[in-house]
Amino acid sequence: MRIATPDAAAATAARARLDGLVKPLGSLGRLEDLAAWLSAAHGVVPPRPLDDVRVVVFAGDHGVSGMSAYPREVTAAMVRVFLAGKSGVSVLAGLAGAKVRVLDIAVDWDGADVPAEVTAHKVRRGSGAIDVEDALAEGEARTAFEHGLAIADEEIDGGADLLIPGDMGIGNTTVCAAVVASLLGLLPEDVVGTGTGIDEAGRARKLAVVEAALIRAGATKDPFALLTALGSACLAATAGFLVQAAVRGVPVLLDGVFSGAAALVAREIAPGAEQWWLAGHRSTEPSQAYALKALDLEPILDLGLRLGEGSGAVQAVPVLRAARAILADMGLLADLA
Ligand SMILES: Cc1cc2ncn([C@H]3O[C@H](COP(=O)(O)O)[C@@H](O)[C@H]3O)c2cc1C
Ligand SMILES: O=C(O)c1cccnc1
Repeated sequence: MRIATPDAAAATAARARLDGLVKPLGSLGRLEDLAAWLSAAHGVVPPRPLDDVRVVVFAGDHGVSGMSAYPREVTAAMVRVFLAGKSGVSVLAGLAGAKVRVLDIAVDWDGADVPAEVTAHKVRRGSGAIDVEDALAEGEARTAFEHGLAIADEEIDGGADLLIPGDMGIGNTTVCAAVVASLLGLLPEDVVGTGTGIDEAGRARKLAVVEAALIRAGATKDPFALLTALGSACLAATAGFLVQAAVRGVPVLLDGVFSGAAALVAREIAPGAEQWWLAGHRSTEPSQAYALKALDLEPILDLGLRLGEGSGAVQAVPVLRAARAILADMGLLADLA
């Protein structure tokens, strides 16, 4: 798996142009960093317009139960909401001119009719309860990862010039906490947050589950073994999606806690892939903060969001477009009368 190399010369040329724009040196702050980053990613100054932005929501159930403020059935119900264009990310993506695709990676439909348009990348029905069993069967982590590679290929071949991973899966913040703690050597207490809004008793249960999962899994640094023991089909597929974006040289805006955990695992599988990722926003979940710090990524927005779905990242799209616009359209200091 060969990661593409961002164009350092384009970044240097962007910096030179930014310094010559009609403004005090450095006065556009982080926008200037993003403009240089995007120039390196696109290999051209100014970077191409971000006209085709795509959110892919990886939907699936996560075996842990009672760790969320909402029941497991919400995952399947939400898939229909995404299809109807009524989810949080659907509405916010509409404002940003981004498309949303939802895929059933591991949803448990409990006998209900399954919408055929979401099943092309189905891996399994639900993932295992990580405190008592492996999340995935042998070989499944790699299968799910390969689905993620294929999903990224489909979007990129379709013309995407920016990708956003989204998530839908009740219980998935528990899995993220376990994965991030395992990879970074942290304690459950450090990484367990309140997810959808659990109370103190719920958080105590979540802490116990993460602790049991970490003990059960033992010390494993192999990313596929980790995905098998503590992850989920959705996490493995999202990791594949992130890696393939880097292989194809397409920039990614990471979203919240699920994106952060998937990105940490993806970097283990493909070191250097993180050069293609930006952090769209800061979530309130502690494991995301640890993941972003480990990846050396500074979130663009900090709005106190804790939804997931890609909802935070999609709101950073206008900021990236702004970064491009200053390079494309501002005048030069040298032309001042
Ligand atoms: C209606 C609804 C819509 C959502 N959209 C994203 N999530 C988010 O919340 C869940 C993770 O939090 P926890 O680990 O506490 O279950 C995931 O489904 C995530 O995508 C939602 C949750 C709900 C209830
Ligand atoms: O910030 C997130 O990504 C998040 C937080 C809580 C629940 N689901 C997602």
